[in-house]
Amino acid sequence: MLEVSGLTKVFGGLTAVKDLTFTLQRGEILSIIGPNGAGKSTCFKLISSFMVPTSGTVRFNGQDITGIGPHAVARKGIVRTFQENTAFQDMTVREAVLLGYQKDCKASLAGMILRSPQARRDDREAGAHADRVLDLLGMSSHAGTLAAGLPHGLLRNLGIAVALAARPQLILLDEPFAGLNSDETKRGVELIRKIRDEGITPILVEHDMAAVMSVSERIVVVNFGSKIAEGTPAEIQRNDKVIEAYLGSEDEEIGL
Ligand SMILES: Nc1ncnc2c1ncn2[C@@H]1O[C@H](COP(=O)(O)OP(=O)(O)OP(=O)(O)O)[C@@H](O)[C@H]1O
Repeated sequence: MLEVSGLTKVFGGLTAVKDLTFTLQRGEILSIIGPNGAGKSTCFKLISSFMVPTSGTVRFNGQDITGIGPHAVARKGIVRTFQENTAFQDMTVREAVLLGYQKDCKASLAGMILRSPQARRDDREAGAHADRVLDLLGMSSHAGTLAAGLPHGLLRNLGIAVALAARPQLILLDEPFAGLNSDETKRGVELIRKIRDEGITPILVEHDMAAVMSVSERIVVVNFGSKIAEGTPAEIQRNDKVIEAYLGSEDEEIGL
């Protein structure tokens, strides 16, 4: 479903992503890993069109989507989550999730203001969808809670819920386990499998190696912007280039 080909991003004298090529099949769980500064976040920004690449292409469902902009990419069915969720602080959990759904409303602006039957149908659909998403994330009991009052792990889940509300085909998860304790991480791994089972394909950028090895079906390893390895978790764990890249880095060990 996704083909990244020769993707390159240069910032001044620094090549953050260099000739990166990989593909993703619908329904597989792929992680992109690498030491700090390897170019993972930049890669996500290029796929989700928050940045335009210096060269290379991103194709989604056979269409070239390189640099078309984040809103256009979201309409095509790709959404990303952010490491920090500060955007929804003043809303309840359910309100924030409803916001993610808005792009699908069919009523006209006048219809929304005058509460036309179509606008009321939209509201009912949005509400039902928001409730399904909250149920999937195990957050139904927090629907009325203010986002600002959520503990860190649930705030992270809310970011995922808002992204899922847009009904994407592909979700880019930026460090979904950062700052979570081991129980929360275990639940996070289960959640990613559930998301995949719902027909939404996840890609992760993540530093928590134990979680990456447990959840991923395939892993792409980058170092200094270039892909140095690709394979199953077992293949990656015994790959010499990967072990070398992680030795002496501040990251957690690769899990050997
Ligand atoms: N907007 C920018 N302008 C200049 N340099 C940048 C910019 N964004 C990223 N970089 C540089 O590009 C390189 C790759 O950064 P990136 O954030 O993609 O790495 P990363 O693998 O996600 O790192 P981390 O794991 O620490 O989040 C780094 O050297 C970073 O300093």
